[in-house]
Amino acid sequence: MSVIAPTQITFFEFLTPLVASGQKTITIRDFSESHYQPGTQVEVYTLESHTKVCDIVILAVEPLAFDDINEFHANQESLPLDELKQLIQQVYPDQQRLFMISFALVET
Ligand SMILES: CC(=O)Nc1ccn([C@H]2C[C@H](O)[C@@H](CO)O2)c(=O)n1
Repeated sequence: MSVIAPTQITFFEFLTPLVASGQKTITIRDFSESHYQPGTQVEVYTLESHTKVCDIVILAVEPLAFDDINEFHANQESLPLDELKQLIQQVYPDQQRLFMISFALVET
């Protein structure tokens, strides 16, 4: 069964300045949020107030086990590694099977 590629993504509001400035270039999501299609343009909204922040282009979607998250991912997320892993555990408790979505900011 094919899934229609989403055209929107949400981030916690406190993370959106990192996305809009181009400092954050990946996000780690579970299977339900992994259906982004490389090459597509996606609108970024805040999770809390659904305010439009910017546009990004999806570069890649790759499987990533929780235990394999390391300093590389923390750098790309623009977050300290312990903070990133804690956040992911809060959002996706007990989920090993995750996906790394790489993206680039669309400059306006
Ligand atoms: C629904 C929704 O907005 N969910 C999420 C899930 C994750 N994030 C952030 C937290 C970390 O920086 C990375 C890794 O998951 O993505 C988020 O902002 N919103």
